[in-house]
This record gives sequence, C-alpha cells and structure tokens, in this order.
Amino acid sequence: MSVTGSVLITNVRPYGDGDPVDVAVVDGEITAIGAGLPAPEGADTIDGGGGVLLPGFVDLHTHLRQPGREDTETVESGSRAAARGGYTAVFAMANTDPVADNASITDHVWRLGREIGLVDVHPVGAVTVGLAGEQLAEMGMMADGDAAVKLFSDDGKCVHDPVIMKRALEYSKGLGVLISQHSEDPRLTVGAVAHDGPTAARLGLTGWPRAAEESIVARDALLARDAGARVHIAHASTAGTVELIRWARGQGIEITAEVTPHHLLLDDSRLETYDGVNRVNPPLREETDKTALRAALADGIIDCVATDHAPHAAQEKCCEFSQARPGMLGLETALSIVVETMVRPGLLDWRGVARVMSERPAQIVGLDDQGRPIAVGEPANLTIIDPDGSWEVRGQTLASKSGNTPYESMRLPGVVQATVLRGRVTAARGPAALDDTVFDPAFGETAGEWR
Ligand SMILES: NC(=O)N[C@@H](CC(=O)O)C(=O)O
Ligand SMILES: [Zn+2]
Repeated sequence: MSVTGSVLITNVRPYGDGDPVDVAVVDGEITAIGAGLPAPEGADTIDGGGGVLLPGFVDLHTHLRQPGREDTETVESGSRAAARGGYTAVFAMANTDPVADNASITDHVWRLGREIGLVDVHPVGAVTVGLAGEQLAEMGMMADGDAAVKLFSDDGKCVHDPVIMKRALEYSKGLGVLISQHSEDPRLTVGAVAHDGPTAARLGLTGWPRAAEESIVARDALLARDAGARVHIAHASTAGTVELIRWARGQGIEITAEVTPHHLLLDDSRLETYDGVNRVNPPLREETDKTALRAALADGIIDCVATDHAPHAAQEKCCEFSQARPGMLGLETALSIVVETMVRPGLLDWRGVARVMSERPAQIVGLDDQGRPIAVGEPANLTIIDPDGSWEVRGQTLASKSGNTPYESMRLPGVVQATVLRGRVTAARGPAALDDTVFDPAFGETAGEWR
C-alpha cells in the first residue's frame, strides 16, 4: 500500500467551508492548501469544480465475495465500486467461500487489494471457524499476518453462544482488535424474511422481531463490560438498539455502532411489491426506527455509516421474496443516501458527513492513515463531491459486478466527482476527469461519465 502519487486538486472547498482553494499533493501527502497554487512537478491537475472536499470514506462493512463468488463481486470490481463511491478504505467481510477464518485467506485478500490499489482493502477475520459459532478462529495469527487484521466478525451470522462471545471479547482485548457483531438471535429469526410488524403480517411474510437484534445488543454490551473489552454493533436497525447503546455508553461501556444507508432511507413499506431486491438482513424496519437511527447518527450515539454492500447474482434476487438472498449493494450510493437522509434535512453538515463516513470508522478500527484532517502534512486520502448535482441510479452501469440496488431509477442528490488514494486518482468523472469531460445521458443531468 505504499504506492503514492502527486496531484493538484483545484477549486475545492474543504468540508464545504469558505471560498474554493487548491490542494497540492506530493508523494501521497498534502503539501499546500491555498488559492492559485502551482502544480507540483510531474503532477496532473484535477478540477474540483467548486465541490466539497472530504477525507476519503472508510467502510467497516463490505462484502467483496472473493474467494468463492467471483461471479457476483471480486476484490477488483468491489474496489472500483468503492473508489467511485468516494471510499479510500474498506473492510471486507469474512463470509467468503472458503471463510476468511485463517491468515492464509486474510493475507490473500489483503494482497489482492494491494495489487489492485484502488482502495485499501482490510480483510475482516472470522471470529469462529467456518462461521459455525463453535470454535474460536486463530484470531492472533490473522492479527499478526501481513494483513494485520484489525476487525473480526462472523457477519452473516451472529456469534450466538454467550460463552464463545465472552471468550472472543477477552481475546480481542488482549490482541487490541475489535469484534463487529451481527446482532441476531437465530432462535428468534427462524424462517424470518421481513420486519415483524403489520406489513409482514399482511403480506404473509415470516417476521424478524426487533428483540432478535436488541437482546444480543444488550447481552454483548454486558459481556463487553465484564471483559473490559470494546464491541462494535454491525448494521443497527431499530430504535430500541439506539436506546440500548445510549444506556451502555452511559455506563461507560465501550460500544460503537454503525447504520447502513438503506436503514436510514427505506422502510418495510417497500415490501408491498414482493420484490426480492428489498430483502436484507437485518430487515427494513418502520418509520419510527428510521427516525431514531437518523437522530442517533446525528448526535453520535451511532458512530458511523457502513454500507453492508452485499452483491448477489440477478437470479438470486429476482425470485419470490422469501427465496431471494438477503443483501443490497451500497458502496456507490452511500454518499447520496447520506446527503438525502442527513444533509438535506439539516441533521448533518459536511463536517458531520466527514465524521460519520471517514473519521469515526477510521478511529473505531485504529487506522492512522485514514479519516485524517484535510491539512498540510496529512495523507492525501480524499474525495470530491458535487453537493448540488444529482444522478440517476442504474444497476447496469454501476462498477459492481452485481446490480441489486434498491435505488434503481431513483434520482439521488450528491455526486462523487473524484477519489484520491495517497495522491493517486482512483476514480474521476465529469469535470474532475483527467481527460476531456464526457457527458453521458445515462448518468443524468449533472453527473459526468466515469473515466
Ligand atoms: N446483509 C445481508 O443481508 N447480507 C449479507 C450478510 C450480512 O451482512 O448479514 C451478505 O453477505 O449477503
Ligand atoms: Zn450482517
């Protein structure tokens, strides 16, 4: 991950503040910020178009599907999707085939990410062997490997046995790593496909109760308290989870949490059509949950946004709702959903977006080169956003190998114009593209084509 570049970014507003400035980057590091800067020697110039400059985004929850399901996503296609979404680091979940429960696999994924070089790919290690929930995986070996695994999760499955979870938390503390829990009591979700509420009842879908999530959140908060360990809650989806985290924080328990863009925007009213694209774990909840999740993200009870980018093949999503695989794409649409649900309603300003999409996720996992301030001497991991632009989502044109976006044909606000990883441009479109601008009507009125 040592490849660096030099670039001059012109006409951008760091954190959306003040008049546009230029940002000079030499060998991956910001060397100057000011008006009318000369391009560093040998550096390309990209035109920021007066857009907002933020630290590159960090995703704590991405499914890259390699090894095992390269027909739906690869480290390469997922890295491209991440770069186009404004991300400079992603954490690739362990529910691959074979499962990433040993250092040879986590190191392999890490090496692939490094060779591709579009985003820092940090493999997540499994907590238990084969995600089976019975025997702890060699967490220490993974943490000590080339990938230096920082985050562990059986995501897709919950570490259900409290004795195993207790031991895993104790180990994680000793290793200085973090466990991300997919909070779902599997005994309460047998056959469940939709939020357990009036909509599921009316549609004849088996319900997934809020208690399936909240009981594990409460339990793990207590286990973390007793172990003196930190714990992270993946894809928080209910108002009750928010209250439990608030309570635990008040007790001094070190608990952090993420929310997905889809749980901020969508609710179970989407299920009326029985379209499998809307099936996801945890399920889309109700309006009251959405409101609580947005407020919690605004006030910091929920730390960050994580995509839970979950690519699936078309034939796995088009079937009858209960048969469809759970999961939605997220990397390329996350920023726009955050603009729609948080920035437009005035819940977050651009500094707040930097906090929930860059700074907090980097801090939670202890990345010291991501989520850094935009300042001289800092690593140039950056994203440029057109805050006033909009684009129309088309699954077909996304960089992801899959097309299972719940936002198909929706016009979304906020357009990622370019992403810079250690001074190298990893994605650029429209005015920010290095070559001449190409307007592609498929991308809508304001969003230019990716270069
Ligand atoms: N979220 C999902 O619905 N699916 C994820 C697993 C997960 O994050 O639980 C997947 O791997 O497809
Ligand atoms: Zn999950």
